[in-house]
Amino acid sequence: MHWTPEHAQPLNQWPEQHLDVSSTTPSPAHKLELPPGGRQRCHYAWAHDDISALTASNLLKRYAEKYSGVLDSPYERPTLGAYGDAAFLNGAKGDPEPWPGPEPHYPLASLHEGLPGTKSGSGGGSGGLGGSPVLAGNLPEPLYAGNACGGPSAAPEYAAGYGGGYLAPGYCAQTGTALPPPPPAALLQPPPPPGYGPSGPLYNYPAGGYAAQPGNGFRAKPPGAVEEASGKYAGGVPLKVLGSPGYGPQLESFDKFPERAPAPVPRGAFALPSEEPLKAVDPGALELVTSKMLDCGPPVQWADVAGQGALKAALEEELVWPLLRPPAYPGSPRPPRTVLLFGPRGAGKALLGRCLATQLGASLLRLRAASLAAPGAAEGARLLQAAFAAARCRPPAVLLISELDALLPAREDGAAAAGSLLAPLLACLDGGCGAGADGVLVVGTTSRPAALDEATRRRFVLRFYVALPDGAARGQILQRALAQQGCVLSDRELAALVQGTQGFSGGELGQLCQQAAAGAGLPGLQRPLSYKDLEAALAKVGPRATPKDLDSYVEWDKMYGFGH
Ligand SMILES: Nc1ncnc2c1ncn2[C@@H]1O[C@H](COP(=O)(O)OP(=O)(O)OP(=O)(O)O)[C@@H](O)[C@H]1O
Ligand SMILES: [Mg+2]
Repeated sequence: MHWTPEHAQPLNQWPEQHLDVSSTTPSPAHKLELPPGGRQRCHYAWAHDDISALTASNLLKRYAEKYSGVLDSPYERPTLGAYGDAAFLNGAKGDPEPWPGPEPHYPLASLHEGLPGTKSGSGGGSGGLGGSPVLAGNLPEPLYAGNACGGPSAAPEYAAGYGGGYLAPGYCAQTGTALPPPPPAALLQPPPPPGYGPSGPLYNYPAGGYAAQPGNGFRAKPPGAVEEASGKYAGGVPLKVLGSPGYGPQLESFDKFPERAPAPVPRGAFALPSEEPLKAVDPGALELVTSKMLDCGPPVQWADVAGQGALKAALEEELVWPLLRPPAYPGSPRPPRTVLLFGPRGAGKALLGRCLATQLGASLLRLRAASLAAPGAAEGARLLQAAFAAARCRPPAVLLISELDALLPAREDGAAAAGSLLAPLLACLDGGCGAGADGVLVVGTTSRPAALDEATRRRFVLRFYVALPDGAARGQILQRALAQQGCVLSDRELAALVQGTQGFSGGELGQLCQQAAAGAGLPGLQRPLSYKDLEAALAKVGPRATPKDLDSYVEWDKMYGFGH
């Protein structure tokens, strides 16, 4: 500390420039701006000529500590006034007293000691961060408590709300001294369901369906899912297992399957039956419809549908998950209750409808629109209403109405519209027959989406294009169908067959195999089906959908489809 004559200048003559805190010696440029009248009471430490360098350095150290503590603290800072600047201004030499102030301060030394993972010692109590009254409401425990990584168990010091919603389970508290940084974006996403593994060559859906959310009442696995571990169409599955129990030669037709066990009534949003009583439903029709429509076929897992990866993902995300999961908060948008699947004949629309029922753990009621229209409008309307009511009586239920367009003659044609089932259909879709009830999903399918009038189209909230199977999917469908006939093709033959069946739907591929068997005189002939039989069948069975048809589906999808 050096005293130079310039220090003898009166304070009020010092020009206002800056305060050089690196030195305890004021420069002549230093000027103290003080309110009039307050000046004589104010003495800066360096204004005392008897201050020692050691004292000055101690002072600086303390100030630095104090303010670094203020700047470090992650919560709202008190105003500087709260830190006892009065004492600072009083210029008490050496300042041996604790910093006075209106509020008790958080001891700087224990600033991080309240955090889990640090040795709190005596500072881990109320003086530490965890015990801070400011933080008590903000830094909670659920994330860190009992973490699976064996992290420190000081979690209760955190209050609920601190990242409680976004840290993935298992996110470990860091043992460092600072609050953990926000988790990486990947952790903010819900974990993908099993089966979405990026490595799978196919879509690789989990064979057993998806686990129900706890408490929503949906079963963890739909009935019959046990055998699905063998995979069927799952990626990387050996070819011989493609003949699944559901489709294997030992099971000739879906009709022969024992009735599916009635679905338990789940408590989830999809399953809650509406309070509204069923009105004006003919009990006879209800009985008839239920017995005729209830599909008791084997469950259909995602892996049973060859190809269609993007569509399956979209159906699952847009439909299955929202229906299975309870609403996130009161007033959440209601999950969709109607979906339209459109595409060429035999593309797998009905198969996907059945799959949806399996995934939802729902009863499946199937209705062919053409058969409804046949007995006349009045009878058809009665049956249609009964079908919706039957679905509503068995929540959760999927009501699959195929060939929807058969119900809907062009609207411009007044006479036809009057005799059609359009009006009853719209009424039912609007909830008049229970379609709007919780626990009922209506799946409409059509190969003529352009025939749907606007009103009907709009009633189907989701509209998905079910395209023809690609080469890989055709290969799988063929292999399974041929395996049922005891036919195993070489890789080259199969590749040639896949090539030769471009534009075939899944249904047409099945017909091809049947035709090959019929042409070869099987099953009377005691030899396995050969490639030659299939080649011969190819001359008789061809794809029905023309390139023009396919273009029109794509166009309709662009205009009205949901895209996927
Ligand atoms: N992607 C697929 N994977 C496995 N099988 C399929 C697939 N697509 C169609 N099939 C089979 O083809 C046959 C016809 O399928 P489905 O009845 O679902 O077609 P669709 O689109 O409803 O036809 P339609 O328009 O005539 O009603 C069924 O046996 C079905 O199992
Ligand atoms: Mg169909």
